[in-house]
Amino acid sequence: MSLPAPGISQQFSTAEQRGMELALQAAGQGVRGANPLVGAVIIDPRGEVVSTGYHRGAGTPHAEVDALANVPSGREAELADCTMLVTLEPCNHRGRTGPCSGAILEAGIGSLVYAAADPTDQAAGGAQRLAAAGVAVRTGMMPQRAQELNHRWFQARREVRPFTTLHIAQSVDGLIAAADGTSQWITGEEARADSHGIRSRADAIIAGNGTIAADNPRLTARDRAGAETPGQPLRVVMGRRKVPADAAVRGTDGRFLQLATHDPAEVLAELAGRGVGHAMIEGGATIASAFLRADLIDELVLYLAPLMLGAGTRAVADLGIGTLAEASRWRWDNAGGSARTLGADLRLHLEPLPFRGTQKGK
Ligand SMILES: NC(=O)C1=CN([C@@H]2O[C@H](COP(=O)(O)OP(=O)(O)OC[C@H]3O[C@@H](n4cnc5c(N)ncnc54)[C@H](OP(=O)(O)O)[C@@H]3O)[C@@H](O)[C@H]2O)C=CC1
Ligand SMILES: Nc1c(N[C@@H]2O[C@H](COP(=O)(O)O)[C@@H](O)[C@H]2O)[nH]c(=O)[nH]c1=O
Repeated sequence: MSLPAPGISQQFSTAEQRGMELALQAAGQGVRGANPLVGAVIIDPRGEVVSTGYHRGAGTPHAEVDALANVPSGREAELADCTMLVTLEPCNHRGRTGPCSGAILEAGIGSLVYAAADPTDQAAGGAQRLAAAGVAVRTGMMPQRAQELNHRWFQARREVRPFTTLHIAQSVDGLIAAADGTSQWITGEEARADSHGIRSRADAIIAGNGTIAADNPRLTARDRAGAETPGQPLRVVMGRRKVPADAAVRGTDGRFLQLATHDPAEVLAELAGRGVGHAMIEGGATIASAFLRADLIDELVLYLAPLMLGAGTRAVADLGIGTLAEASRWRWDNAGGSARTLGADLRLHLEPLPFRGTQKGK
C-alpha cells in the first residue's frame, strides 16, 4: 500500500471529520512540554465513537495507547472494522513508552487517519510501518488545525531546542517583587503547588543570578508535604558571577549547572545537547525578558495574585518595543484551561500567536 503525499486532501466521511474534531478537543486536555499535545478517537463503521484518548505529558501513555486502553471490554474484536483518528502521526520508536504503531497493529485496528506528520527522526515512519502491515492509512484531514495545536512545539523541534515555559507569579499591578526585593510569597499555596507540578514535569529549571542572590532558591520540584518528587529537573543558573558555594540551588545531587552567558539561545542549545526536552524559566525579570526578546518562550503560565505593590520589580523589563504596533501579542491557550482560579489566585495560560513572522528578535 502506498501513502498519499502529506497535505494531499482525500475524501473523509462526516463521521471521520467529527471524530478528528473530537480528537483535537481531547488533545487539548493534555499538558504542554517535552511532548506535543495529541488526541485519538476510535469510531466504528456506523460512525459511533468507541473510545477516546489523549496524551497527558512526557512519560505517560501516548494518545493512541490511551484510546486503545479505553475501548470498552468486549468490543476489542470489532477493531478490525474501526477507524482511528489521531491528530499526529503514530510514533514508531520506543521512548519512555512503547511505539504506538506496534500497539495499533497488536490491537488490530483496520483503518487510520492522522492529521499532522511527526517531524522527529526517531518518531517518524509510524504511518509507513502501519501501511506496510496492511492498515488502511490516510492523511490530509485538518492538517493546519493539527499543526497549529502544537505550533510552538514544532518550532522548538525545528530550532533544536527545548520547549520552553515561562513562569511568572505577579501582583495585579504586574510586579514580581516588592521595592526591597522581597517576593516570598506573592502567590498562595494552591498556585505554588501548581508551579511545583510544572517543575516536576520539566527537565530543567532556569533562573538568573539576580534571583539566586535575592531568594537563595532551591529550585527543586516538591509535593505539598515538601518532599522532593521523583526525577528532579536540572537546576540551571544563567549569569557570569560565580554562584556562591553555599547557594541552596547547588544542592548535593549533582543536578546543578551554571551557564556563564547572557544569551538565551546559547542556554537552550546547551540544554538540548544535554537531552533537555522541556525547560521552565522561573525568573527573574532580566532573564525572562531576554528569552521574550529572542522569541524563545513557547508557553506562558502567569499567576495573578490579588495584591498590589505599586513599586518593585516589574515582571517583564524592556522588550525593545517602542510603539503599540510592535507589541508582542499572545493568545489564550486552552490546553489544560486558559484561565482558572487556584485558591485566591488566578492562573492564566498563554501562547505566542501562531505564524507571527515579524516578531522582533526573529
Ligand atoms: N514572583 C516571581 O515569579 C519571581 C520573582 N523573582 C524576583 O525577581 C528579582 C530578581 O530579578 P532580576 O534582578 O531581574 O534577576 P534575574 O534572576 O533575571 O538575574 C539577572 C542576572 O542574571 C544574569 N543574566 C543572565 N542573562 C542575562 C541577560 N540576558 N542580561 C542581563 N543579565 C543577565 C546577570 O548576572 P551576572 O552579572 O552574574 O551575569 C544578571 O544580573 C528578585 O527580587 C526575585 O525575588 C524571581 C523569580 C520569580
Ligand atoms: N515569589 C514567588 C515565586 N518565586 C520563585 O520561586 C523561587 C523559590 O523557589 P524554592 O526555593 O524552590 O521554593 C524563587 O526564587 C522564584 O524563582 N514563585 C511562585 O510560584 N510564587 C511566588 O510568589
